Amino acid sequence: MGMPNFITFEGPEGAGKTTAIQAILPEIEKLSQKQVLLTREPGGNQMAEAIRDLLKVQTDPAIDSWTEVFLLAAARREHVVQTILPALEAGQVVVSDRYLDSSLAYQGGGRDLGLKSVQEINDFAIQNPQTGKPVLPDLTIYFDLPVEVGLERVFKNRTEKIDRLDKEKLSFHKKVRESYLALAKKEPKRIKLIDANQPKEAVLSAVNDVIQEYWR
Ligand SMILES: Nc1ncnc2c1ncn2[C@@H]1O[C@H](COP(=O)(O)OP(=O)(O)OP(=O)(O)O)[C@@H](O)[C@H]1O
Ligand SMILES: Cc1cn([C@H]2C[C@H](O)[C@@H](COP(=O)(O)O)O2)c(=O)[nH]c1=O
Repeated sequence: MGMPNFITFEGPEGAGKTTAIQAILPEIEKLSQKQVLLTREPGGNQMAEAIRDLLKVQTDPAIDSWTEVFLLAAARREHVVQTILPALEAGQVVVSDRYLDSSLAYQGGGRDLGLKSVQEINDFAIQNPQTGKPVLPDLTIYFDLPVEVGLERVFKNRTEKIDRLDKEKLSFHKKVRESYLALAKKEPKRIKLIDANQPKEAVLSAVNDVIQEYWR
């Protein structure tokens, strides 16, 4: 297995990605012996973070689903060009809390727009301007859990940060999870599924196992 330079973490709401990333980062630094850039989507630089704020605005009527896709893809383009590629080119490891799979699962699946169309729009966002090739993660760690469990964590623990997408219907979140599971099934080499419905220590140990395997 090759050493992953671009690692993404994915999952439904409240899956515990952010908690686990913080804990595992020193181990990635140790194993890779490289500088590790921690970033997130939507976000990762000034413009993309501004788009993240925009995406939280609750409008009436609600934002059109394609507008949501385009805004996320615009944020991703900025993220790829201004943040991810320069770090990879400087020999760093990039760890991102969400990336392209989030759009496939949330917009393609959750919003019923279809994976193919959402992928096609994102093809523009993730293209390396120098090589023309797509910038794709080497390794994706997918945190799987029943959406009710994740949402309960979100609503119980961080009421001040509940956003527009957290408040979507249960059926939306279920479609997001189903799409993630389908992606993991389709790409088992890249996407490593871990059971996120366990205590934090057990989740971290599962993430650690995946990471260790890559640097063995
Ligand atoms: N394994 C776990 N068991 C119980 N609670 C957890 C676990 N992991 C994280 N939490 C708690 O659940 C909440 C959500 O965790 P976290 O922010 O890490 O998830 P996330 O996947 O980044 O969520 P989101 O994508 O919705 O921002 C936090 O309050 C966190 O402390
Ligand atoms: C990248 C991306 C994100 N989303 C959604 C998923 C979450 O609800 C928020 C991000 O915030 P969090 O702190 O990671 O929970 O945005 C999306 O719908 N599509 C995307 O491509």
